[in-house]
Amino acid sequence: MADSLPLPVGNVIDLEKVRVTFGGKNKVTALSETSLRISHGEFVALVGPSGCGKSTILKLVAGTLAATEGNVFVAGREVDAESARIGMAFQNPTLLPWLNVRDNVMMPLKIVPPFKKEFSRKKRGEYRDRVEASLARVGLAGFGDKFPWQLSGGMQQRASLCRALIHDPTLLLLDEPFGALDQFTREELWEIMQQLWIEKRPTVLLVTHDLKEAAYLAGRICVMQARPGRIVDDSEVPFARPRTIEISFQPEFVSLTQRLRERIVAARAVQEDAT
Ligand SMILES: Nc1ncnc2c1ncn2[C@@H]1O[C@H](COP(=O)(O)OP(=O)(O)OP(=O)(O)O)[C@@H](O)[C@H]1O
Repeated sequence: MADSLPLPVGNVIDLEKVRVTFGGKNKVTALSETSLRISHGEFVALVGPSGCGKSTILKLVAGTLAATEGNVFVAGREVDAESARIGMAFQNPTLLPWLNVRDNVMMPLKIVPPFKKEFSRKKRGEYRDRVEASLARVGLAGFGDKFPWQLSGGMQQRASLCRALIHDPTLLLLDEPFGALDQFTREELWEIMQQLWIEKRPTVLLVTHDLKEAAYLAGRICVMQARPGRIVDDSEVPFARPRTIEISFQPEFVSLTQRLRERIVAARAVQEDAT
């Protein structure tokens, strides 16, 4: 099912020998000689010890940080704010407290082309229906009039996912969006995320510390190492979709997460030796 949607050929993300350094005298090399290609419709997870450069990669792709050396292409163009339609979700739901849930979710339709030019005309009709359908899709039917502070953390995160996807982004950047949730809410949202990905097939780049999450959601997992930050392992996740929580108890799944864990433990050891 997931493979049946026709997808454009080519890469959505193409990092070519990228280097990022911060600071003056006490320079930190956040990323060194990093190359990463992600094609249309892929779901890639970045994992690795703290400080290895995962968020730096997300910022490069989002266009909020410039590479010190190397090239960053998004959707075939050198990265800039207009180069691709991007959706983002973070560990903190970042909903605007003065707007109700409906208006929060509708925000990208107000500011992102081509939706924004018809916003005034469609905000009470087509766009509103689109938001209501999206809220219903994540179990928030009837919550559009509530304000963020009237929702639980898990409900706010569901609304954030709706906001990240409402404008059908080509590229979805997720920075630990399920990290602050309890295990059961997290697993429920993995299931929703997987279904949304199967239905719409955005290209997804997910940063996570949770190896089970990476192996459940991603088709490819890149392990990073710090000092300097780089990708040291890039492997396919072989499990068929749709995946269920039950597969996470199967020996192949457990051995994959164990192998990733060992890779990260080794990466941390190298990191500690370098300090
Ligand atoms: N603005 C900045 N100025 C100086 N150093 C920075 C800056 N941003 C990041 N760094 C450094 O770059 C390195 C990579 O940081 P980054 O946030 O990408 O790591 P990360 O893998 O996302 O970490 P975590 O898992 O803890 O979120 C770290 O050593 C960090 O201290």
